[in-house]
Amino acid sequence: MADAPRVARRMDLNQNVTQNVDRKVGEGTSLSIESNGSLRMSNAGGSMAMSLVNSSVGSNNSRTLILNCQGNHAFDNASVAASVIRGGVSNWLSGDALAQALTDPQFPTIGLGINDEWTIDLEKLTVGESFAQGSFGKIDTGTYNGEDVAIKLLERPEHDPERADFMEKQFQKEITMLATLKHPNIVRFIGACRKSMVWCIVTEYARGGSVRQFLSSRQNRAVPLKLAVKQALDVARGMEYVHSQHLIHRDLKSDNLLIAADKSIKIADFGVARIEVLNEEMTPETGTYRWMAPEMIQHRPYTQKVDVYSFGIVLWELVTGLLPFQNMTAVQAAFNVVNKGLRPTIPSDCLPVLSDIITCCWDANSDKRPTFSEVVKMLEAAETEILTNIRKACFRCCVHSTAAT
Ligand SMILES: Nc1ncnc2c1ncn2[C@@H]1O[C@H](COP(=O)(O)OP(=O)(O)OP(=O)(O)O)[C@@H](O)[C@H]1O
Repeated sequence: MADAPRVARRMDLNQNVTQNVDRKVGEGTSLSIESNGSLRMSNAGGSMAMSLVNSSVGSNNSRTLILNCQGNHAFDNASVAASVIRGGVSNWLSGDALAQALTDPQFPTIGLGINDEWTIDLEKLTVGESFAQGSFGKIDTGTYNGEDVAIKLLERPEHDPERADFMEKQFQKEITMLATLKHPNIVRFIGACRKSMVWCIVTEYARGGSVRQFLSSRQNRAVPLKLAVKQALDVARGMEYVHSQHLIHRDLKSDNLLIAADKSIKIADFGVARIEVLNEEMTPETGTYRWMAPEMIQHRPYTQKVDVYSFGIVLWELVTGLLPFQNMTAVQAAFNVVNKGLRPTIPSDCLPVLSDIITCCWDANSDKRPTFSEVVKMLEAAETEILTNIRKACFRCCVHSTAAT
């Protein structure tokens, strides 16, 4: 892949420019604010470094930014235009052709390596309609052995070995994680399949869609408290289990929380999860800024506590029904989280026990954030308090109506 030309541009870091940069890179691209105040964005195919000449990001003055793009810039490369890129998908094959390539017996199945026992029997699989788009491919409904399933289809970018290699690693990682994790609040892995042109991951189908879709459909109305706490408890229990396996999810957000037919929450998208390595500086090649802990945005060493931070944002979403930092672009949100300690506003009528959990989960100091085991206990106490209040309110209501008759 030929290197894109070096580009140096000078621009004002006012709101419009930040929005342009944000739109250009998209939420799927990773960003880090370095300790010297510079901003680094990268995706699977390249990176872009920006230095803040005047790094007083908090000031109202218009600031000057030098944008310095270098490396194998995915957006400038013709072969990438025809393949799947993180943050947007442009398929080499049409959706139908991809599904056909998967099920056509003339294309042989290649083993899954260490996860070979998870290879699905393609004769038991039927592929239905596409219903969602992920960063690396599309998601179809289908059935496997008669059970409703979600099929994540990934196309191997034929003419881009570097990208194919990257995607292959992500694919292997996701199936290894999914095969390891067995918990009622983790999306159930059914199997996977690898062919030369197409890969697929089959999981149970969560028919309620994602929590983000659920919140959007409620048009920004808060989730009833009892349900919000029940959903939060499901997530916290699932994450307690993920952490007990020494894993970090790294992209916990409402889009990755699915609602099953029985209304329970299933944590999904382990494509960027990884094994916890204590005290290692981990690269922030993942995550979504609105939910991302400051240490991860800043490319500092991080631990499992980044998931606790993201959980704090998710709990806030459930309590308010809103998208975090909705009047800001993702990049603006990241700047403000890091440089101004900004967090979403907790409504004044929020139950104190819940606002306490939210605030300690998104503490800037990761050591002060609770573990998920502690979060589960706090939420159980909140659930008891809410149920007691509901019972008391019902009792008062009954007494009043009896007295009135
Ligand atoms: N098993 C499932 N059941 C129902 N919906 C699903 C399932 N898996 C994924 N989805 C839907 O597809 C969307 C994208 O899936 P997923 O997050 O796995 O893809 P991705 O490529 O990893 O995307 P991203 O990295 O942007 O989160 C989810 O937000 C959800 O709405």
